[in-house]
Amino acid sequence: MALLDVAHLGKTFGGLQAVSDVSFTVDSKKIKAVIGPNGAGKTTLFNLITGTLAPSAGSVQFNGRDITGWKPHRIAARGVARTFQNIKLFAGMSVLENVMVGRHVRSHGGFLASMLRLPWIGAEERTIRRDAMERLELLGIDHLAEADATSLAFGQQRAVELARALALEPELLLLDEPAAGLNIYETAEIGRLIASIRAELGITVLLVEHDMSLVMDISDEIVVLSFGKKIAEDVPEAIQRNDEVIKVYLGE
Ligand SMILES: Nc1ncnc2c1ncn2[C@@H]1O[C@H](COP(=O)(O)OP(=O)(O)OP(=O)(O)O)[C@@H](O)[C@H]1O
Repeated sequence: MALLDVAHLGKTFGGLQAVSDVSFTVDSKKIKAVIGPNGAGKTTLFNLITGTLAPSAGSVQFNGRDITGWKPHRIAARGVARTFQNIKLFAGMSVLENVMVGRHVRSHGGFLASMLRLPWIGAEERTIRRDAMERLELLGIDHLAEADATSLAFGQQRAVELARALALEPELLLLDEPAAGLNIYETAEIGRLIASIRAELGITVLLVEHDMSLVMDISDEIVVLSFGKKIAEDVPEAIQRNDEVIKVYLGE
């Protein structure tokens, strides 16, 4: 059974069909990419899957459960984490604190209780801190734990964002343009991190990305959108040879 099953998903904004009858599945422990020219509907698709937008048509199933129209926090609590095109770290907080916040969506005590330092959440807080450090170690940024998160280099901030998403202990991780704004070295590094997230933690990844070398490198399968519609879905080698895909990109 697929971990994520998107069926006939659609979203209209006024008269514009941003996503139109899009169906695909993502199997457990796979890395799948969604590509397409600007305005193809990739971010809208992500927002539909994570509950940021309500679909106009179709359904989203996660782990065999229909999550269509659920609120974002409820979908997140089920095990779907995401990162954003524009990095959204908390200023004035350390790297470690930023990652710990990610975990509080699932924790018993909640973020507010922990900020108020209620005594009964002490043990839970220690566990969250230890787990957050483990995420930082996996991503090779544990030495930056105490640094102010927003003072870091762009590539390091992306890694912090990844660590924060992992703190949710997701089964599915959605990455919206993880290489945006990164140089080629940082892009190669983020590719290695994504591959190790799948290999070491067994997390399924769905990513939207414009950097074709990264996409071709790390994806098991690729879905291609154009004007809101799915025009192809295949393994990277086949997508590179697909006439319709080539036409869409040459026309850009
Ligand atoms: N909230 C909104 N209201 C109206 N139109 C929207 C809204 N969000 C997106 N659109 C439109 O829907 C279409 C798809 O946009 P979307 O951002 O999903 O594309 P994309 O593939 O993610 O593009 P990019 O690669 O540039 O990020 C575009 O024509 C866009 O202008």
